[in-house]
Amino acid sequence: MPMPDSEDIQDRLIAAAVADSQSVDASGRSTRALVHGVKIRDLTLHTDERGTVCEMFDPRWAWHEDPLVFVYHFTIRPGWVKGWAMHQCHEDRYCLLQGEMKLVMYDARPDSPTHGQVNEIYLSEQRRQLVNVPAGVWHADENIGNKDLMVVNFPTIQYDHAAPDKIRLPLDTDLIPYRFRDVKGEQ
Ligand SMILES: Cc1cn([C@H]2C[C@H](O)[C@@H](COP(=O)(O)OP(=O)(O)O[C@H]3O[C@@H](C)C(=O)[C@@H](O)[C@H]3O)O2)c(=O)[nH]c1=O
Repeated sequence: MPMPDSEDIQDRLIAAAVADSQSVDASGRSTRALVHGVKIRDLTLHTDERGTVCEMFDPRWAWHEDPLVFVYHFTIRPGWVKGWAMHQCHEDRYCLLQGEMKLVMYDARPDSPTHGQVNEIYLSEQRRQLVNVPAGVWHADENIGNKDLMVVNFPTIQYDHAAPDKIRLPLDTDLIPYRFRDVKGEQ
């Protein structure tokens, strides 16, 4: 017969514990609420004995209404964060090719149904996806892996070298309710 206090300990542990809530549906799609306008699309990696093929963007997918007009890639070194950044006139459209990234978005758009919301979106070479960052949404990209991460970005406008559509805030700004820990970034 177990001692009454051993049952009491288990009861107290269960009472103090937090139950898991749903995070994905049966198809593996995230059920978390996304910042308004963010769309994530899984990509297919075709593999055979010679190597791989992965389609990255096809207007026929109807994933994003804007055409392909400009492409570049950027990297982030391990332990670094790029951001906070915000584009007032265009969207970013990311496809991560290498590494692991935490993409943090903060929606301060006054008329957004998700005004005030923060999203942490994890992108990995283990599950290639497209994700867009709507115009007006603050974002910062953290390399959470142990090698350079590489992202191909298909912004919805061409880069204006004379007047880039980009404004920045220091990573430790108090104006955004999010803190990165133990990282290097733009101060
Ligand atoms: C984005 C971009 C930058 N550049 C030049 C400008 C500058 O001299 C150098 C580095 O630019 P940046 O400091 O803007 O690069 P970076 O901070 O890596 O920019 C990227 O950051 C991540 C977080 C994003 O969200 C992207 O939209 C993009 O802004 O590259 C181009 O020539 N063409 C481009 O399309």
